Amino acid sequence: MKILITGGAGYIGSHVLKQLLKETNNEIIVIDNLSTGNIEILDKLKTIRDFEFIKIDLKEFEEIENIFSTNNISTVLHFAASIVVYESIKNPIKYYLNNTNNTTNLIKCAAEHGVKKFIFSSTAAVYGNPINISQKGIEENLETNPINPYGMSKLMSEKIIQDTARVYKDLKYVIFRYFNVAGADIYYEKENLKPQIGQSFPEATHLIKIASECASLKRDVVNIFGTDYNTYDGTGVRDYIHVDDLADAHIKAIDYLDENPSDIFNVGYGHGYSVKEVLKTMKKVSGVNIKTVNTHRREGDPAILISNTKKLKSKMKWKPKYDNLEIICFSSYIWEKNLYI
Ligand SMILES: NC(=O)c1ccc[n+]([C@@H]2O[C@H](COP(=O)([O-])OP(=O)(O)OC[C@H]3O[C@@H](n4cnc5c(N)ncnc54)[C@H](O)[C@@H]3O)[C@@H](O)[C@H]2O)c1
Ligand SMILES: O=c1ccn([C@@H]2O[C@H](COP(=O)(O)OP(=O)(O)O[C@H]3O[C@H](CO)[C@@H](O)[C@H](O)[C@H]3O)[C@@H](O)[C@H]2O)c(=O)[nH]1
Repeated sequence: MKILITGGAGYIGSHVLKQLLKETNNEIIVIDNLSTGNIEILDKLKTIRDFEFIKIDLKEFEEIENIFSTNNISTVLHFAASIVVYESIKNPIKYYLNNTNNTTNLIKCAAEHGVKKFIFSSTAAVYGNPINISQKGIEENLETNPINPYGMSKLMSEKIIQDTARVYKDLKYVIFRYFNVAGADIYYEKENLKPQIGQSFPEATHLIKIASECASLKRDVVNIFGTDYNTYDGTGVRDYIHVDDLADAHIKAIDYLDENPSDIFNVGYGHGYSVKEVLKTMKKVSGVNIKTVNTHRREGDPAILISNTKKLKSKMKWKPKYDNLEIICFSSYIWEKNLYI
């Protein structure tokens, strides 16, 4: 029985792939169109053990179907997507096609070819801009109300997966709503942190990636998008989770579905940091002064997103190891500093 990973050459998919290669014996097929993914990362991971890589776009429905009919796929981990919130506002059709349409075809193939487990990368963006969240953070049963096409494209995908699984009784799903994923592979060589993989797409827009580029002297300034939010220092607050802890939740989800029903889980740490706190931490761990420019809010950005992850911890026995902003920033910085040098 094989595991199919879509978007396995991307940032999160490659970290999950690494853990699967190290911790399981399953045969793995990675599919990716390399639009933001990195083939060199796949080559590195092949040194752990071999897996099949097929360069293909998910929109090639017939060829995707053919992959299912010629392989005995039991589990699908679906990461491939377009992921930039503000781009989704400018180009919503790209997001509905790449995220919602392609997920619809993928779940159709999975259901019709007897796939048992479907693990889907959703997002905190499905919650929109929740204003009345308690100190407990956002729980999974909070009303969903996306405020941008990216969040809506993922919420629609969630519904399509749920509706399909209602009909195809053998197909179970885990929907993970990730909060802000950051950091790079925790891998120590002679006691020095030396990530083997990390976020390598040069046009990435994430705050910690951009701050790492600045600390690595590849970029001059970090723009702070909005200083007038209703938060303790006026800047946006997010729940940053280390990518290896997120990857671990995926490994747990595969076994979880053997004995448990389909479900939706938040993945975060349950506390948030402001943009200013992130930049201060990056400065501390890198020792580099990071220049900032205060600018206007970025369209589509909510003020605060903080998870409640009690459900994931209690049901899947998930225990995060890197719940520490300094570790997240340092691993991201070390990766960035050594990237393409
Ligand atoms: N990074 C975050 O903070 C975050 C937060 C919430 C949810 N997510 C979700 O996690 C998933 C992975 O995100 P990421 O940060 O690794 O992004 P990424 O851009 O690094 O990875 C996406 C991968 O999918 C591939 N891909 C995209 N469209 C494709 C298509 N049509 N056919 C084949 N391959 C395609 C890309 O080449 C890339 O390798 C996405 O579904 C994203 O929505 C990410
Ligand atoms: O150069 C920058 C980049 C970001 N920010 C701010 O930093 C925070 C985090 O932004 P970013 O790292 O771009 O992440 P989000 O826009 O929160 O979106 C990420 O996190 C979401 C889940 O919370 C996912 O759904 C998305 O895919 C993922 O890109 C926000 O307040 C931004 O306004 C800046 O001030 N300057």
